[in-house]
Amino acid sequence: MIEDRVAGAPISWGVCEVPGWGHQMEPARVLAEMAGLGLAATESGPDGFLPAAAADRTALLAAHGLSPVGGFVPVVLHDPGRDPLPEVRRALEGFDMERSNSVRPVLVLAAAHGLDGYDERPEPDEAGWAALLANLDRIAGLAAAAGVLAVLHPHVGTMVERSGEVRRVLDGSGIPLCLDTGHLLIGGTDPAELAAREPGRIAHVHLKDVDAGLAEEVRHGRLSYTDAVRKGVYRPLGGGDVDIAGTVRSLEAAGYRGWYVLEQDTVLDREPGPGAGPVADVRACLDFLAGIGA
Ligand SMILES: O=C1C[C@@H](O)[C@H](O)[C@@H](O)C1=O
Repeated sequence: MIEDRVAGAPISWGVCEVPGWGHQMEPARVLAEMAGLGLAATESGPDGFLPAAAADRTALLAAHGLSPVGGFVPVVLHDPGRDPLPEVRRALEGFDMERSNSVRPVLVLAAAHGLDGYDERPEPDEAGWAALLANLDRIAGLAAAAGVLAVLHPHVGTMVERSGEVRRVLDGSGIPLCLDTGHLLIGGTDPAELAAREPGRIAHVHLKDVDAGLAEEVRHGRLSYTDAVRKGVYRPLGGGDVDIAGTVRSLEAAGYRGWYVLEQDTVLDREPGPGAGPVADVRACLDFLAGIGA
């Protein structure tokens, strides 16, 4: 059963690292709504959403009955003249080390391009790829020594987005992946097929459903990523075109015992009314998961 491995993420409440993304809800309401939904844990969200010090962060989460999962850390990895390790070390300081003997926190890395947002990115060259792949292995080692599990999150508008790029990471580094069902589909990878083919390389999961038509518009450059999110490219689980049930079932059958983070990126224009807004979508996701019997 996966119930005690289902976590939340602030992005499902519209809380995002991209400047100007939309209305940002306060932690008190987001965490209270997560707790009310019965979620076991949460990712930390962007810098500044939760307290920076690990002890304060854990105490705030514990006050809502939530465990820390770790969090999303976008870092420039493809620049041969830039060492990402100091930045990663700083990010690791915010992770909760006290729990590292029982539940390893997850460093969810994204291969940032260095500018804000996910609507455009440069094309990585060969020197950039060599740096990126080497840095992934260096960071995985650094994190492991600190009791943290590092995973690479293929993500729209980062240096690892398209299916050939995901393949290159799998072939050229040892780092496991965060299987994000939404970003992979937009980038041209079928997440259910990847889960079935490479279960040993999946160490963390972000679940979101996707409108395949809007995803195709983004993939072909006819719609920006931000506009697609505003138009609802991400759907509550069961409301889109991703084989979520098949993905979860095949991961479980292959022995996956990590987190399933409900992560349906959303943009809010204003504070939702009581009981309305993101909490309703996350509840629909939980109902869907309960219904698949995994
Ligand atoms: O893992 C993630 C973290 C978010 O804040 C990010 O923007 C989102 O797209 C995502 O998948």
